[in-house]
Amino acid sequence: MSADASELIEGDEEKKRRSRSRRQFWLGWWPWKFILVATLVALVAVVVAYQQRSQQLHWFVQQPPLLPGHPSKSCGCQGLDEFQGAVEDCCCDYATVDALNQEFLHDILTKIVKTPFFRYFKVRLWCDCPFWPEDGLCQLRDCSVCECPENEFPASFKGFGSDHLTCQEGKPQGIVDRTLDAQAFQGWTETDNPWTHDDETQNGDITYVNLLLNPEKFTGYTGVSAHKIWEAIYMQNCFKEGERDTCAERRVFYRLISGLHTSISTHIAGDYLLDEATTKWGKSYVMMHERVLMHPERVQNLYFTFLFVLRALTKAGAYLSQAEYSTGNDAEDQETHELVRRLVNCQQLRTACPIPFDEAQMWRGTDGAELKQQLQIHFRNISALMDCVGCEKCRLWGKLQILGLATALKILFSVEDSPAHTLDLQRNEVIALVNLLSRLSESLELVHEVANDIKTSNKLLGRVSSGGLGLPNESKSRWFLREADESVKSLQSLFEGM
Ligand SMILES: Cc1cc2nc3c(=O)[nH]c(=O)nc-3n(C[C@H](O)[C@H](O)[C@H](O)COP(=O)(O)OP(=O)(O)OC[C@H]3O[C@@H](n4cnc5c(N)ncnc54)[C@H](O)[C@@H]3O)c2cc1C
Repeated sequence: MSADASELIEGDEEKKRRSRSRRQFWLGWWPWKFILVATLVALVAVVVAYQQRSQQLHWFVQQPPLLPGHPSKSCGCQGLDEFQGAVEDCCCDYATVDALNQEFLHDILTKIVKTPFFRYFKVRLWCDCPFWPEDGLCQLRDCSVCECPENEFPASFKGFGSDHLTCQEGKPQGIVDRTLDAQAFQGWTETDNPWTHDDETQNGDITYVNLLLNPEKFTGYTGVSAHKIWEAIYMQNCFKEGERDTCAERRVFYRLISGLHTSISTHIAGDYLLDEATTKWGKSYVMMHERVLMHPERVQNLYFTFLFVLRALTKAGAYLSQAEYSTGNDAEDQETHELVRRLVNCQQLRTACPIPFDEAQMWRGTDGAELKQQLQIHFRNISALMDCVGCEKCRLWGKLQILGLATALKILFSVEDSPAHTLDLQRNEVIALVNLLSRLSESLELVHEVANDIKTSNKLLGRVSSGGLGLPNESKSRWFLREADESVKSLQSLFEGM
């Protein structure tokens, strides 16, 4: 073989060898490269998802959307689906409400509801459900006929309330303590409220209850009976569309109820029987997360209801400033009067949020009068449904808060209907109105408190990098929700361990 030919063969072989080793190199590295790229893509996806979650979900854990003093949306605003500063359908923004509540209103309200005048509530507690008399639970006025067997209750419950476990669906935490001191209740005329089913001028079967002895909290009332009532409330024709209703008036009514529902859930979660065996009570972060925080629209409605009731209270300010708050103890009564004056004349409120809700925007359409009549009937039905609540303490707070809402509705919408155009409130209506506002104010505080606890725990547990837990949006992936649930559960055990 010539030298040229042998060089040629060697060159070919060298080429083949190189191409073989190149092929081996690529074949050997391809799976690794694929894994590397896939991992990188997954990491980017996770980071982007975390960021989106942080941006969308931590609106009140971080801070409310606007700072106090930021111009809020105009009254009658229609934006329903997102937080843009102003509480929807209202004339005040979230941050202003928070600042006012934290700095002034919550403190005054907490003091007012402890005064002798405001702590006694007159209520008809027998359960006489007008809607489903076939329901054996609540068809009799004398609830003592549905006594429950003693052995149904843990020994630790036996110290609660009265001896008669009447109409409690086996839950003695729900019994109302009727202890009363004889001083309260003087003066004030009796007038009927057109928004309620009960005739407030009738005094038959009336009980006076000390609200401080019966705080709104977890009672164990749940299941079919409770769901049936909420369902009946929401299924009232006017509320079917909920927040999406294009009719502002119907939407307002839906939001009032939903806001009240949020508040009730908040108080249940805020004072929950964590451990039956040891009767350990405290905050249930899991419940607060599941029933309230993971539904931003429920929290929005809580703000709305608060502002609506606040508007009614300030509108009736002159009347309430002059009213009598006498219970027989001059010093205490004077203090009550002073607190009421401070509340209704709160200068900070007047400056920051002069008209929390603009009632003048309501009933303006051609069918306004008819719509108002319809909604009044629906609201009366809701008030009648309170007689179907199968737990005495829940019935007490249900009745009080619905009367509170009915009083707000009367102040805002019914005064001009009366011949003399004057406001005439009964004492029980004022007690209900102020106690309702206090409940709502407390709920706003609780929601922030729990959200902040969750944020702190996230930091402690190092679970979420920047945004905190915040409000998981229902449209977010299950992965996020599971992550959030784990955070909340860890938080629960962290606090329980303290
Ligand atoms: C008038 C009344 C007063 C009560 N008071 C007490 C009490 O003091 N203590 C106590 O322990 N229990 C009380 N309950 C029972 C309590 O409200 C719940 O019904 C119960 O704890 C079961 O809760 P849940 O999570 O199954 O859903 P529920 O709170 O019963 O809600 C039923 C359905 O309504 C919808 N929903 C829930 N919240 C909202 C909202 N904010 N806006 C719109 N829709 C909503 C959801 O679809 C939910 O599945 C009361 C019930 C009623 C009707």
